Amino acid sequence: MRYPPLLTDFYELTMLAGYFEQGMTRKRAVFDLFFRKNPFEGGYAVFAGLEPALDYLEGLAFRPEELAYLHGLGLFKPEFIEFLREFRFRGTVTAPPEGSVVFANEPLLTVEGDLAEAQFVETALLTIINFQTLVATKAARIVRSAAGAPVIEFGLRRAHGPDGGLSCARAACVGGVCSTSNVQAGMIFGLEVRGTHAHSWVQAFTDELAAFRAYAEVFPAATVLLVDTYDTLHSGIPNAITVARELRARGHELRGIRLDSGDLAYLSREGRRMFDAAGFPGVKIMASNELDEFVIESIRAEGGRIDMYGVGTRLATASGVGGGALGGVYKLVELAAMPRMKVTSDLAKATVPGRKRLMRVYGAGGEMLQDVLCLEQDRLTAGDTVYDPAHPLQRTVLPAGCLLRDLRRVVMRDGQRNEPPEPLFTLSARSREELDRLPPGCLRLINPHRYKVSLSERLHGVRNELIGQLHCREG
Ligand SMILES: Nc1ncnc2c1ncn2[C@@H]1O[C@H](COP(=O)(O)OP(=O)(O)OP(=O)(O)O)[C@@H](O)[C@H]1O
Ligand SMILES: O=P(O)(O)OC[C@H]1O[C@H](OP(=O)(O)OP(=O)(O)O)[C@H](O)[C@@H]1O
Ligand SMILES: O=C(O)c1cccnc1
Repeated sequence: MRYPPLLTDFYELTMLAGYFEQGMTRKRAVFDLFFRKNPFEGGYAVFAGLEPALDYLEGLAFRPEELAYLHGLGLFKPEFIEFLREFRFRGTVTAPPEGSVVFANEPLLTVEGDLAEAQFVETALLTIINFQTLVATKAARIVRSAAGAPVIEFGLRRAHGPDGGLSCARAACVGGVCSTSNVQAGMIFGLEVRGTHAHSWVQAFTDELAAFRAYAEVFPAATVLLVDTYDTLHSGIPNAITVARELRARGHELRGIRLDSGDLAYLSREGRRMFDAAGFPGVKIMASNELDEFVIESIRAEGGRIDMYGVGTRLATASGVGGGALGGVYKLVELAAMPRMKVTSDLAKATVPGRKRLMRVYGAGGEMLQDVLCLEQDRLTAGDTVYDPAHPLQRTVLPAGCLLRDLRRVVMRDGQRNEPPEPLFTLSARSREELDRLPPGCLRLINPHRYKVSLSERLHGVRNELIGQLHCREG
């Protein structure tokens, strides 16, 4: 997929023109992309958007018509427009595998390259990673609430525009959603496309039974009937049972029904009882109607008998407390081999300078214990003391017998991917497996346990030293 180079904020171009005039374009720069708060006030995030981000970086090149547009703005010198003609991304990107479970304040992408290219890609990387990570996280929360019942993404009509709908379908898949109603996403990303029918289908016929019969005639092997247009228990389900009998007489089984209003726990229990009593235990019950992780949890807690969930609005718009947008940022952490840092009076908001590695610490059973940021040359082992970046007096010792793994790897060198893109089902399997290794308290929807992301002793020291130097300079 091509992401045009003008998919950026104007200031990236003005800074680029400035670096060009100041002779600074070739200074080596390192940027970290990270977010400061887990979305949805949750205990984790699912990292998504890496492959599209790499597509963007690999394909970054200005077309003649894009250069002509910039020239027409009347602000940029012809030499700069000529510089843009050959402008490419030739840097290095380090990242966790897509679908990994990640946490606030961890560098997701680290981009290293000439200052010109590493700075310019900020906005596009943020728009890709922020949205997809947010939606993948929402999807994972919903999928875990559904406890094994498949979740279908129905969000296109309520998404933030056509491109939001497309990215949503992809990211939802990374978070574990099994299929989508978005046909374009099906074709582009190879996702399974699924659907039922609308209320208007029922309204288009003289009566509900006629509508159900007509649909079953066209799709005898794949019929899911929407039963709530008039009266779910007194009309919709009895009519669906009639059609199920007629289909069976023709050698087919009704696949399912969809409930789209009312008390979904109660209606699904009643529906299950009616289909079982009529000899159709295999008919699946799907629910939709403004579902999210909390509604699904509530339906299950009430003994609802839902076999699959269709989730649209609240997934595509990533709504809910702490949702709506992921505040990922892109910060300069090293320039010309010198660590850089943004200091604020709030230690939690101060960046962590320099090139770093992100280590994941596992217990003997493969369970995730905590993550540690360290210097590239650090060799962390069990017994090392690590520090809470926001509360340095809080420290922990890595337990005996723990295993350490470098979570990130170089995924792009000299502007070229190191490996071919991974299939989406690999990414969704990864997010599921990693979430199974998280301490269960981190998966809680409300007041989750805070997973530790610490600094190694040496990185903690470097950061303190830099804070001291910056204070001296300003004092
Ligand atoms: N058992 C349940 N537990 C928790 N929330 C539920 C349950 N059943 C349905 N809901 C949710 O309640 C919300 C509103 O449902 P409500 O019945 O008020 O609306 P509705 O059925 O769309 O109404 P109508 O279509 O008649 O205007 C929806 O978000 C739905 O997902
Ligand atoms: O509730 P969501 O999670 O957003 O899921 C998508 C919704 O979109 C459809 O409603 P709509 O009223 O647009 O059309 P319909 O006539 O097919 O119900 C569908 O019936 C769902 O209720
Ligand atoms: O196929 C469906 O049932 C569907 C598709 C999009 C939105 N709501 C429902």
